[in-house]
Amino acid sequence: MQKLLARVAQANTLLCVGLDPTGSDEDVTRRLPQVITQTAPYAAAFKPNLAFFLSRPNGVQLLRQAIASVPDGIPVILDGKFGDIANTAMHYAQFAYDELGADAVTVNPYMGADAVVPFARPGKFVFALAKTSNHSPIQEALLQTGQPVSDFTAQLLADLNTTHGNIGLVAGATDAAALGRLRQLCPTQWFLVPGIGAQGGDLAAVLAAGLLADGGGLLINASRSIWQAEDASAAARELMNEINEHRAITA
Ligand SMILES: O=C(O)c1cc(=O)[nH]c(=O)n1[C@@H]1O[C@H](COP(=O)(O)O)[C@@H](O)[C@H]1O
Repeated sequence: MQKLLARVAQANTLLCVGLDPTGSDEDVTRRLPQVITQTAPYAAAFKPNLAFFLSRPNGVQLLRQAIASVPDGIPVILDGKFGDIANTAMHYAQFAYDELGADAVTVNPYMGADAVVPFARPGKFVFALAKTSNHSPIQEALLQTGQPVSDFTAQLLADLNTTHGNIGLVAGATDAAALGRLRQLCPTQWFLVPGIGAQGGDLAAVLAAGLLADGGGLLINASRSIWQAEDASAAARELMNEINEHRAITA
């Protein structure tokens, strides 16, 4: 979190550059370091999605190199949506942190705190799925209390953060009202917000619903809309600027 806060302040950006590389193995090997270099000035963080690497020969090696090539000071969130518990989760954590050098991970908290805590190592950070950008009948189901499961999850994550201090939430940009409810339940935690760009999330509504009073608290992710842009640098810069314009209005 310290690394993220320092980066956000230094580069004045909330943009998370998603790395979901598509194309031939040759293209990706060539283009990945270029996209990282071109977008780094605008990146508060990078978020490589593990699936896009595991699906290639030498994908783990490619991912390791990509993470190593991220400039110092920019945090890397390994998007693995890890979901297992206890000692198995610990092995995933070793993979993400020790093998690859990631600063943070995404985690699926469906199995409960046991699926989250092994990743909450001191000096590292966990973004746990609370309300994802797709339509999920499970997350939207109402408990007997009338509370949606996503809100219940957010409350659990707020409690876990009270103990551990390094737990944030994933809240999709496609449902700004739900994101606003999560902000009420988790008034200080950072949210990773995917769903802007290719998935059509409403940036202005998301920022209005989720920004903290200090203009932080949200990491706005875009993957395809940057990777597939003819000029990745311009796509990242424009989105960063758009976010900052709304930040200026909202703050
Ligand atoms: O955890 C995530 O990053 C994530 C959560 C979610 O609810 N929705 C979601 O799209 N994501 C990821 O965010 C990225 C979105 O990519 P684009 O839609 O191309 O910007 C992908 O890597 C998704 O796996």
